[in-house]
Amino acid sequence: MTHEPRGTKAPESRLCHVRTLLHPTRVTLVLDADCRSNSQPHKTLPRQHSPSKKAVNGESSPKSKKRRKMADAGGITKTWIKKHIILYTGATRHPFTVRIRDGSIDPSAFKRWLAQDYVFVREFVPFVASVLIKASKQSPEDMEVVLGGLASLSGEIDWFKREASKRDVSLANLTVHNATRNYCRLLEKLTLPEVEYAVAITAFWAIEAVYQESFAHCLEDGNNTPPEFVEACQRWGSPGFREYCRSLQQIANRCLEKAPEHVVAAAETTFITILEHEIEFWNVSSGGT
Ligand SMILES: Cc1ncc(CNC=O)c(N)n1
Repeated sequence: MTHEPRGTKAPESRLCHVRTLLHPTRVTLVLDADCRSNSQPHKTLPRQHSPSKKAVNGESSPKSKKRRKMADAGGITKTWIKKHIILYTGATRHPFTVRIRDGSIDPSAFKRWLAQDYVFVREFVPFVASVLIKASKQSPEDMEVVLGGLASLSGEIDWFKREASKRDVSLANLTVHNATRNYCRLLEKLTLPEVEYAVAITAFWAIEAVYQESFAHCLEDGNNTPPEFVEACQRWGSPGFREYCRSLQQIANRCLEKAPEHVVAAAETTFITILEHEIEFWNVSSGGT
């Protein structure tokens, strides 16, 4: 999966627009009609992005036919990436990771990220566990993919501890930034049993995909990533992690194809919300506020 515009003209011109929005260290969420300003409280988001139709279960409804067509073309999630390409690019080409790639990253920004992401990943574990429970009720194949993701988090937590001690970053009594706290709160909400599997798996895919695309870019041709950051990039930018993200995306696409309209709408809203939280999270690392 690449983030590049997928052969259409529109995303290309919108990408140019993105660049004008990128500050050297922050991405400000002031966007087009599809995206709300970050000065707005979060609660305003769902309505704006939710297709307002009530649940339509009928397999033969025009909407579900349209969704099947989308799925043939690469899945609903792919259409959402295109539709929300400004936000998606803001999350996957953030100045923080772009600076890792070009070698201009401030090591203290990396340390800030490391500590905050340790907090995030600890909170991510119960979320993934909740997805595992939902997946286990759906399909043995899904369960195995999610279980693989959950299992790898144990090694990931160890990696954060090792990395922190190497870089003299204390993981005890650290200040949890607002963006981290807000993101953890979102994870907690998504952990609830009443959150539909299709929504939860879409969220899971989106969270992993942002890191995959961001760090894979740091390893792609033309990079100038300092050797001390290569290991971090490989953790999420490796071909293996890409394959795992693809599997999650396929599961999400399959669930969304079958889901009633209101669930698809909730999943799309969640996708957008995650991109926003990822951007805010990167902003904390770059800005140090
Ligand atoms: C903020 C954030 N988003 C995604 C990931 C990647 N998933 C697990 O490691 C992460 N570590 N942190």
